[in-house]
Amino acid sequence: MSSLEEPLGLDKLPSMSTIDRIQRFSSGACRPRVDNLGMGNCWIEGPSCSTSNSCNEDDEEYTAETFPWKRQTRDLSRDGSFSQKTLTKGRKSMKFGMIDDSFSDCQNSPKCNTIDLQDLAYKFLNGIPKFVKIVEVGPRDGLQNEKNIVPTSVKIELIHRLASTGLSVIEATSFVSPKWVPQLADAKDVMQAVHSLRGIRLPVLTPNLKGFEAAIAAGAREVAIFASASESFSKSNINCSIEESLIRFRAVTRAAKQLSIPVRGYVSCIAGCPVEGPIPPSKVAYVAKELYDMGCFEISLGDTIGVGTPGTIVPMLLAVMAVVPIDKLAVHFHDTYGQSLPNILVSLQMGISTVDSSVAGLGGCPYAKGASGNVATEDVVYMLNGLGVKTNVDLPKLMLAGHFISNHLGRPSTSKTAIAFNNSHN
Ligand SMILES: CC(C)(COP(=O)([O-])OP(=O)([O-])OC[C@H]1O[C@@H](n2cnc3c(N)ncnc32)[C@H](O)[C@@H]1OP(=O)([O-])[O-])[C@@H](O)C(=O)NCCC(=O)NCCSC(=O)C[C@@](C)(O)CC(=O)[O-]
Repeated sequence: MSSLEEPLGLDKLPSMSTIDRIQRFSSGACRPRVDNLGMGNCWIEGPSCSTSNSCNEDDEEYTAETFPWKRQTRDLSRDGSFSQKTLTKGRKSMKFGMIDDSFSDCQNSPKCNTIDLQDLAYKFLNGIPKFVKIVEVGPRDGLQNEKNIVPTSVKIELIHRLASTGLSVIEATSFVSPKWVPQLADAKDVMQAVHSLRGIRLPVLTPNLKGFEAAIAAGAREVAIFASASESFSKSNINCSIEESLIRFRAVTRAAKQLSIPVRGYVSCIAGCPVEGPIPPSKVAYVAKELYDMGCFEISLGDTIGVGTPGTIVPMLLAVMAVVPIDKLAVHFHDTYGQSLPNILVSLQMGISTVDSSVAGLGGCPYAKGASGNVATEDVVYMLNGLGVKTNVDLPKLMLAGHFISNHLGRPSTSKTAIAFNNSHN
């Protein structure tokens, strides 16, 4: 694909050799194997299926009526408080939605046919990776949009708390213009305070060489560049066109290569833009490939305003997977319409194994009016625990970190898991 204007038709998708894993979506011919891995986790495996669930090629025509979300405003709900005492009290009895409960109940019932259940479970869960890397973006994406600037010491404490949960990647801050994002003007101080944390990667956002150099001087050992699939959003977010941004980012990736600094790439507005409305998958694929070709080790696909559903995420992923290897892709969902978890699930089913999320569901982009926070890390971990997918993240510790920052911000967490746990232990 060479041009932004050249749409990648769904009719071209079945020939994509890089998306073999999509074929695991379903097959009656596959033999399931259900392994109980202990601790209530269950993993379902089997050979690749011989048939694939292809996309509906009769794509619905997108109209303004189909997308009522254009230019809508934020509506945050409020909820009760959360205490360390209740978390500690309830910790022993937490089961975190493990898949084994329903299996064992059913297996003990004469009415249940275990083989059918295994077939069904295989059909729906095959293809999901055994391990998912979570990229925690709370300290950066989460705090960049806060009305009241969060003190540097709180940001540092949050990063330390998150690091203690077992998370392996925490996006720490952004080296962007303080005029554009005053909330993160203390990037240098934050980075200097956390860069020596052991066993954890702490990428930071760098929009240009100036930001890259400042990040490296402050001790950053990994950076992220952020392009957009929407021309309008590119202009409002980083004040340049998509093509101009790619030129800047090539300069950053060249400089990073010389210092052996890994660079992550973001593509924003992968499902929709607050100004332009729906964004064609071909544009997302184009920008993702450009970032990949310039040396990004991973491309995170951001639904900046949280309007995607599995119905739009699947074709978008298919288009991107045609040009970037699937193991180099991550998904980054904002939860504006409550679609993040289904979108993550479908992404996992397609073979994605890196998921961005934000503790307590913090977040939003200052240049994407109406966008709500990222999907809450607690909710992602809860779902993955339930699926028997390993993350190495300690959910109770994570909820304490979420409680810490929510307490500081003076509002309840938007994590459903944290809310449910709080309600059931008060
Ligand atoms: C890209 C620029 C800098 C262009 O901004 P500009 O105004 O076009 O840049 P400029 O080169 O004309 O410079 C203007 C001033 O900014 C300074 N400057 C220039 N660069 C830097 C820098 N790196 N660090 C610190 N200062 C900088 C520069 O030195 C100058 O200072 P002055 O001479 O006026 O005093 C600006 O638009 C910017 O900082 N934008 C960042 C916006 C942002 O951070 N948005 C949120 C993150 S993206 C996001 O949230 C989406 C994502 C990643 O989460 C995924 C998703 O959800 O989809």
